[in-house]
Amino acid sequence: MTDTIVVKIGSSSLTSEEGGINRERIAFFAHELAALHEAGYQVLLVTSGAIAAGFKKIGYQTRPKLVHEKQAAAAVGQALLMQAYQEAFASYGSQGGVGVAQILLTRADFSNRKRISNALMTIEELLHRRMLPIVNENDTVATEELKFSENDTLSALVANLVKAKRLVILTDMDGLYTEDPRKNPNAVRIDRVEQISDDILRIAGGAGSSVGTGGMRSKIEAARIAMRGGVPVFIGRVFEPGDLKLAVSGIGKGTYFDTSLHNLPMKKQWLGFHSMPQGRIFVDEGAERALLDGGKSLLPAGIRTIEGDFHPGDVVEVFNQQQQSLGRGVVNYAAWQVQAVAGLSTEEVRRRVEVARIEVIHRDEWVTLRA
Ligand SMILES: Nc1ncnc2c1ncn2[C@@H]1O[C@H](COP(=O)(O)OP(=O)(O)O)[C@@H](O)[C@H]1O
Ligand SMILES: N[C@@H](CCC(=O)OP(=O)(O)O)C(=O)O
Repeated sequence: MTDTIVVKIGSSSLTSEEGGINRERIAFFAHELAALHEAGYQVLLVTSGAIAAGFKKIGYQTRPKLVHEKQAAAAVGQALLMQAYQEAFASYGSQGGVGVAQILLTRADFSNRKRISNALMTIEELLHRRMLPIVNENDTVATEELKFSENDTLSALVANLVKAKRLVILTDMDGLYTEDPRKNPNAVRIDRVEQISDDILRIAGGAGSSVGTGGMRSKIEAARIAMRGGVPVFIGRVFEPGDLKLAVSGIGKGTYFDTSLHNLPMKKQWLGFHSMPQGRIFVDEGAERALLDGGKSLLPAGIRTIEGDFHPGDVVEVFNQQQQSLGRGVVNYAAWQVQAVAGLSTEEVRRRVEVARIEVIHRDEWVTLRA
C-alpha cells in the first residue's frame, strides 16, 4: 500500500506579519510537497493562511478579531491562497507539475458519519488519480473553530481519517523547545517525545505569532490526537530544499512524536522505556546509519568513546557525535573491553579480547529511540 503523508503548514510560514501571501515561500513548499509526491507518496496538504492572505485586500489594517470579519477575510484569502498554490504546483518539474484539489472541511464534519465518509471517498479518489488535495477549514460556516482559529487539530483529524504514515506539522520553529524560544533564547529543543504528559503541554505555552494563532500548544494537542489514532507526528521547520523529505524520513529539523514504541514486542518495550542504562556509548556516523537505517548490530569499529562501568548483559544507551540518543541495547562486552577495542576492525578485536559475541550490541537486543 502506498504511504500517505499529511503535511500541515501554518499561517506564520506562508504569510507576512503585515498580511498577504509570501509567494516565494508558497513556491518553496509546493516544490517540497511535489518532490514527496514524485517520490511515490500520497500527499495531502492542510494549509492555513486564508485569513492572513485576505485581510489586507478586504481593507483591514491588521488580522481581524471578530468572527464575521475573519470569515470575510478568509473568503477573499482562500481564493488567493489556492491560486498561489495552483501556480506553484504547476511550475514544478518539466512535466506540467502536480495537479491540486481544494477540500474545505469543518471539525463538525468529522462527527457526522455520512459527511466524513463522503469526504474520505473524495480524498481517496483524488489520491488514486495522483492529485494532491489541499485542505483548509471551511471558515464561512465554522464559527466555533474560528474562535480558536487553528488548523492543527484539523490536520490531526485528517491524518487519522486517511491513516497517514506520518503527520508533518510545519511551523516557524524547528520543533518543541523546553520554553518558548522567543521568550528564552537559552531554551533547548526536545528531539523526541514518547508520551504527551502534562509537563509537555505546560512547556508548549499559549498562542504564538501574530499571524498564526494556535501556538505550540495546539500543535501538541493535535499530536496527541494523531498519536492516539496511531499516526506518528513531526513538528518542525522546513526551510531548505530537501528538508521535507528529511522530516518524513525521520531526520528532520524538529521534534518527533512517535507511537512506534507502543507497537514493540514486550522485551523491546522494556528495553526502550523501563530499563536503567549502566553506561553510554558514543558512535560515529557509519554506526549511526547502520543502527538506525540498516537494522544492523553495533560493531567495535563504529565506536568512538564510552562512559560508565558496565558488564556483559547490562543495558547501555547509544549516542551519536551530536550527543543525540539513538537507542538502547544489551551489551556483550564489559566497559574495559569496549575501551580496548573501540574503532578497531573485527579481526583486530578477535586478537585483543575474548568475548562471547563479536557484536558489542546485537540487533536483536537493540531498540531505536529515534524515529
Ligand atoms: N515550547 C515552545 N517551543 C517552540 N515554540 C513555542 C513554544 N511555546 C510557544 N511557542 C511558539 O509557537 C509559535 C508557533 O505557533 P504559531 O505561530 O501558531 O504557528 P503556525 O502559524 O505555524 O501554526 C512559535 O513561533 C513559538 O513562538
Ligand atoms: N482557517 C483559517 C485559520 C487558520 C489559522 O490561522 O491557523 P494556524 O496558522 O494553523 O494557527 C485560515 O486559513 O486563515
